[in-house]
Amino acid sequence: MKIKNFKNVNAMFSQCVNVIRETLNKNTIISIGFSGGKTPIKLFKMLALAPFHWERIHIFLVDERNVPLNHMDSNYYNLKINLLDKIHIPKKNIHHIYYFENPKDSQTLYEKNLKEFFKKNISFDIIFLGMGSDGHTASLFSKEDLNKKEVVVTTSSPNHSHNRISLGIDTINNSKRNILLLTRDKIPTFENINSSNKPITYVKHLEVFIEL
Ligand SMILES: O=C1O[C@H](COP(=O)(O)O)[C@@H](O)[C@H](O)[C@H]1O
Repeated sequence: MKIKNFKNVNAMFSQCVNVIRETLNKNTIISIGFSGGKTPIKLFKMLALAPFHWERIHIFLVDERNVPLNHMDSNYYNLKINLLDKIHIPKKNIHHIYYFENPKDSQTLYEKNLKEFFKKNISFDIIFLGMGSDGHTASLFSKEDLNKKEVVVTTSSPNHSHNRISLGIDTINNSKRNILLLTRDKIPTFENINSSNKPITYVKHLEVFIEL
């Protein structure tokens, strides 16, 4: 695990913008998976101002809540209003998780879309992960979720709202870079992480960006 400390969220998210820029410098087309929740919202706002060739960037979601796409809790909705609506990006570059009443249908379609895009090897260039204060990451909450072998999984937790659709742990671990974004409030959870077997500890080659 590599850890990088930042004096504030602006510095942390500026580094994320740099990481994307560097990845673009080395590749014609890149794939990025964004997590949901509150943490990445400021990053989305910063990215909305970045002078990228967005037609070279394919955007995916790491996880989604099983709610309509215009629901305030939808991860796609937050990505859309804070980033997608503000940039010029071809529609075909946006790979969100579709809403169906039955989350299994969302899972099937997302898995199909991932396989169509990546072909045999589903390997994101960058995944930006978050972590809940209970140590979950993406929408992987339990040991049972971590044992699921599918590319995309459906999950739920008594402590979290909505059924979920999430990249499976093997899909996350096959990413070229997994960057965990931790705001200051998550430091206490993170400090105890090594002695726990919380979902975040199952992510391989993790780079941790921490707001100190
Ligand atoms: O439910 C979720 O929680 C985590 C953390 O969310 P945050 O609001 O504390 O940033 C998030 O990374 C995950 O993608 C999300 O759906």
